[in-house]
Formats: sequence, structure tokens, C-alpha cells
Amino acid sequence: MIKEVKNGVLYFDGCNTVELAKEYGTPLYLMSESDIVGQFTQLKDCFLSKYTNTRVAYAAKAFSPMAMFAICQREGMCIDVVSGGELYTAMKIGFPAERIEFNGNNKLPCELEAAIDYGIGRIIIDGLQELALIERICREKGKKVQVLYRVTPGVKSDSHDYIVTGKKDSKFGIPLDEDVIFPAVEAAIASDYVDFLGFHFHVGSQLHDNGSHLQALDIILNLVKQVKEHLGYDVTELNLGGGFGVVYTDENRKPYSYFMTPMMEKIEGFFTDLGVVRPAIVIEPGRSIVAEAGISLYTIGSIKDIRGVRKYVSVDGGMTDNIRPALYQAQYRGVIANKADAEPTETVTICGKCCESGDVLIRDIGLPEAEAGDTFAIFSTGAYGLTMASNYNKNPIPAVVLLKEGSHKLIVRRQSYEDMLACEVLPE
Ligand SMILES: Cc1ncc(COP(=O)(O)O)c(C=O)c1O
Ligand SMILES: N[C@@H](CCCC[NH3+])C(=O)O
Repeated sequence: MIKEVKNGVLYFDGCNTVELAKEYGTPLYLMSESDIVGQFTQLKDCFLSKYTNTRVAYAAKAFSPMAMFAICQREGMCIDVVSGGELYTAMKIGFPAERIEFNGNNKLPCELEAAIDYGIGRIIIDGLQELALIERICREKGKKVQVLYRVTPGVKSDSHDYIVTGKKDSKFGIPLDEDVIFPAVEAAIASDYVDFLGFHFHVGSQLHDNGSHLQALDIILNLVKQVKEHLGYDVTELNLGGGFGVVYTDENRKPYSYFMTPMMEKIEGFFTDLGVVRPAIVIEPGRSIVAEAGISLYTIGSIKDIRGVRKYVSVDGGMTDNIRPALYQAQYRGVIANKADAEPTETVTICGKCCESGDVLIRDIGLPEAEAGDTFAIFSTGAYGLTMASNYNKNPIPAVVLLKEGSHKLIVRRQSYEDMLACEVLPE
């Protein structure tokens, strides 16, 4: 049991969360290594070990400390980076270059140069000008890189509009208009500076239905067929992106096999019929690896009961460590960690300490009576919490503690006020 209650106290991966709050301070992110490894194990069982020539590239944007990259390295995973900063993190720990893939709709020349210098495995080209930019850099450096094209399949997905990426009106990917995509593929095939491997799509995030993945896959397989027919070229790699949904409140999380099995069956059947060796298949899960492995801990402070309206319970963090409720109206569950088995007696709203009315973490949650000094725990905050954290109101970014079966270690130290001032210069 990753989460359990003992003597009224919430334990996570064998650790007493109230003690952790005292030892490391709050706000605090906890990450369960056991849960992260458990997700990788499930992917190994239903995908990596079941089918040859497959890879998982963890989408680092979900949670990107060096320690996470090290877990990926140890577990034999690849990683998907989307910025010079994520790439630098990988380089810092000596992450094997060939296991890094680079995504992004506006990769900067300096980012591409660093990636090509490091010898990264793949660049996922996201727009028409990017090929020329990569070719120029490779020409100057006397290098060659492996590339895929990210395409927009033009499918709808059932998720928040801000995290849907597969529709045609998107800043990501290349549209599938014939007069756009075929010349682009021809140019990549003909290039002396890139090896063109195939196609990439990512339909969106936090999906609980495999429909849009399967629809996008059909579209991409049709493209593969057309590329063979028109250009006589067999692709050697397909990347199906990530997007697999997790539990925040009462969602019905589907196992990875719910997505992977029908996709792999479709792919295997298609290439058998085409009489072509199946290309390598890559996926890029981010959220599903780390979201449920995270808990955020806060200390309750001011409590305001606006009679007949709402009771606000304030915590010592907020939108600075978890922007998702404010940005996507995301919903979370939580408990008072030191009263974890007490019955709810009132409905309250958990708000942060930032100067924004929208700084609400959980609206209308049933809790036992909250008191100043209680430790409040919010579940499923492991993805896109720390990585989207900000210094708004000059609040320092919290520490991260990695838990494993009762042991705990600091993997990101809490920012100090000095850290926040470190880049500032006072004019003479
Ligand atoms: C290209 C790409 N790959 C992977 C991901 C990871 O998605 P998720 O965290 O939903 O698995 C994203 C983000 O949505 C993405 O844009
Ligand atoms: N940041 C988003 C996910 C972005 C996915 C990347 N394209 C979230 O928290 O849900």
C-alpha cells in the first residue's frame, strides 16, 4: 500500500507524512519512488517486454529533477526533453545521448546545437523551417541526426482545451495537407544531414478514452502507406506520444494495456498486410508515470468562516506550487494528514496564500474540523506541479523528498530568499 492511514496519520510509501512535514518544512512535495517504478514495471509488462523494438521516452516536462532522470536511466527508459534546460539536466547526470528525444514547437538554435553536440538520439521536427535549421547546424558541425516529423492528426480529444494538441488548429506539429507533408518528407529523405525515421503524434493529455489515440493512429498509418506508395520509402519508427490519464478525484484510470494493446494490434496487423517490417514504436508518457506518485504537504494557517457563504482554509503554498486548479480548473482530493481517519464534519475551500482570488487549490471539500497547524495533504500532485511552479509573490519553490518503503531523501532543496535574488542586480 503506497497510501495508508496508521493511528490517524497519513503514511505515504511507508513514511509518516506528518513527521516529514516537521522534518523538511512545508509546503513540500513528496514523491514515491516505489510508485514511479511501479508505473515503469506496468509499461514493461504490457508493452516493452511484450513487443520487440519498442521504447518508452518519459516526458520530462511532467517532473524533471536530476533524480527523476537518474531513475529513468536506471530503469532503462529513454527521455523526451523539450528545452535546453531539460537537456542540460540530462547531460549533467550523463544520461545516454542516444536515449534522448527532443520535442518542441520552437526549438532555439542554441538548444538544437547543444542537442546535436551531445549526439542525442532523435529530434522530433515540429515545423517546416526546423529541418533547414537542423541541416545548417549539422553541416557546420559535420554531423547527422535522426529525425521524425510530428504531425497533427486533426482528431478531437476529451480533455481540457489547453492540453489538447492533436486538433488541426494547434501550434504543435505539421498539418497533414498533402502539399505540405509530402514535400517535407521528401526533403528529409533527400537530406545529407538527417536520417528520416518516421512520424510522431501526441493527441493530448489526461485522456481516459483510447478513441483519439486509435483514430490518430489510423491517420498516421494511412500516411505511412502513402509515403511508401508515393515516395517508395518505408518508415522505421513511429512515436505515439503520451496522454494516458490518471486519478485526481474519481476518474476511472485505465491500465496502460487499455491504450497499448489495441494500438499494437492495429500496428502489427497493418505492417503484416503491407508486407513491411514493423517500425520501432515509441511512447512518451509523462503524467501517468509521476502524477499519482506525488503528494503535496502544507501547513494550515488562517481560517475564515464567511457565515452563510464559504469557509476558507488557507495553506502555506498555493498556485505557486500547483497552478493546475487556477489554469485548468483541475480538481484534487486531500486530507488533513494528522486527522486522516476522522469523519468529515464540514465543507471548506482550501486556498493558497497568493494575492489572487483564483488561488484556490480545492473548492468544497468535506473535512473534519481544520485547525491552524494541521498538515494538509493533496494527492496526485506529482505531475506538472513542481515543473510549473513559480516565484509569484516571491514565494520560494518548495523542496522535494523522494520516498521509498519507509526511507526518505531530499532530491530538491527548498529555494531560499537568497536563491530568488541570485539573478538580480541592483543598479548603481
Ligand atoms: C509531445 C508530447 N509528448 C508527451 C507529452 C506528455 O503527455 P502526458 O503527460 O499527458 O503523458 C506531451 C504533453 O502533453 C507532449 O506534448
Ligand atoms: N501542464 C499540463 C499538461 C501539459 C501537457 C504537455 N503538452 C497539465 O498540467 O495538465
